[in-house]
Amino acid sequence: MLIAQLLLDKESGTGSTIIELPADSTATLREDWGKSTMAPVHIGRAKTTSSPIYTLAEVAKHCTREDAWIIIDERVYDVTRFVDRHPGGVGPLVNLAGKECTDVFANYHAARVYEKMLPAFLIGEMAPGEIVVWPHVADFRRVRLELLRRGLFETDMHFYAKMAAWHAALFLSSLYLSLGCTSCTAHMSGAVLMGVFWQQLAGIGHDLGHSGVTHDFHRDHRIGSTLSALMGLSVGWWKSDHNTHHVACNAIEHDPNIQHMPMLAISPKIFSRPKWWDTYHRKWVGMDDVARLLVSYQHLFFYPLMALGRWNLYVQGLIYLLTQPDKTHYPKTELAGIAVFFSWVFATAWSMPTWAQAVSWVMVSHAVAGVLHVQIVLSHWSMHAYAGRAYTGPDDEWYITTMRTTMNVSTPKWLDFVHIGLQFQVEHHLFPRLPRHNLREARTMVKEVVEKHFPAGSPECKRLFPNGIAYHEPGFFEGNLEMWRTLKLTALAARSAKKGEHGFWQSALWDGMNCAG
Ligand code: HEM
Repeated sequence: MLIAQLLLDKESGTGSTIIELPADSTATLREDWGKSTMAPVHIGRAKTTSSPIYTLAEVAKHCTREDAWIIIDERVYDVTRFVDRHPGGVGPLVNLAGKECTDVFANYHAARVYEKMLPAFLIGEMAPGEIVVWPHVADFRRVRLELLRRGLFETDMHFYAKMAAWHAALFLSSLYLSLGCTSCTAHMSGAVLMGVFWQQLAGIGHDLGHSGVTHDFHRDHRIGSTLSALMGLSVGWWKSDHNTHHVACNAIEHDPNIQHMPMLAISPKIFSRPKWWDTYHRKWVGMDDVARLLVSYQHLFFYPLMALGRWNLYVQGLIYLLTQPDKTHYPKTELAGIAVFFSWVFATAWSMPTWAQAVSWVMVSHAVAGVLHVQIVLSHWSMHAYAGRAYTGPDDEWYITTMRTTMNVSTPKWLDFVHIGLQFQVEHHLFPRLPRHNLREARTMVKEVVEKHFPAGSPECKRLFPNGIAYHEPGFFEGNLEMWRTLKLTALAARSAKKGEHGFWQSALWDGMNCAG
């Protein structure tokens, strides 16, 4: 239906901007500052007979930080000298080095990046016939074009005006109950509201972190960094960690969002080898007695641990800002914001009449905000995890890898605000710059393409996807149960795991306890 609509019904659409699809293959629709714009597919040197021609195998040899080539729209770019300057961090580029990147690049970058930056790195063309566009990839690309045609990358600022009012109401009510009232019940209610405020604010931070609000990398970053005064988190740290997570989702050695040894492991594959090199944190990881003990009981302490998860984010953010291991923007703003945050949080706690209430206020607010951590990991932890790198062929190209490693959470529309956009994780991973309020509309289109190419229970679907389901969308509680079962199975496997050489003593946890970095 969608395909027919794309081909026949060019006038339909629900966004404010309806644009004609390009008539020829030399032009396409791209997004710039959130607006849909027609752009040439290729910018820079025209194809000539003397232009160097490469094969996939040749490009694949240039797959490291020191030697990084990528393929976009059948052209080859040597981005080695750009890796350390990349605004999206080192992780995304290194994880895609040596690969075909047309789709991932299209979904993370505005038209202006194609026009103003990419041509400087062009070194050649792909040999004819090397790049195959598989049928499902062609349909996913049509979905992107349709989103652009409907103008859905454009942010509806009314949505964020309402969000601002909602957040202000939460924050001020919390302060009123915590500071302006005298009863313990009022103080604890204030703590709960503060936790809800932080959980909700993380949704705004997430949108800004993906440049999905104003669609201006620096403006969104500056707003996010300033908000650190209200949330205490570093957007710069988050962007570095999260961008890497997006492009290397559930990759054991590369995705920081599943690297929680010695506390947690989401798959026995994580400790099936004595040790492995964690490319994000740049350290060896493996099993030792401490890790084996902790992981063996992870299903029992997972939820209580999530209630404390926010403290870990503070520590990670501070270590990141002080050591700046990746391309970092606005560190001074964030450090100042974090200082302001801790000042008002502890001043509020200090104002409580007793120590017990002060400690309870801090713990309750942080525990409530801990729901966020469950929401974050829910979309990936029970899905496929893999060793090595993806994007090597038709079975693990960009779209299939995203569907295998990511799931949605089914929820009625009126509860969308609770899930802060994380319930449409599949669409968000496919189209990270799409504003949160348009993800539900994208979901309809994505589901249609998935059901067309990978119908549930079909042999192809069973071969490629866990449990034979390509588009996984359980409810919140069902999803939690699946995740908890995954943690439990992994815990049981850990009890018989062989001891390796690296674990607790090389872990970020041990470093943190020793204030390393
Ligand atoms: C295929 C490899 C690449 C991947 C996976 C990738 C991924 C990303 C990601 C995840 C972001 C963060 C977006 C955000 O924080 O809003 C980003 C930003 C950015 N990237 Fe890349 N990138 C790649 C290659 C490149 C190349 C080759 C260039 C330039 C020639 C480039 C230029 C930029 C710029 C300018 C931004 C800032 C966002 C903006 O101004 O729109 N990237 N990239």
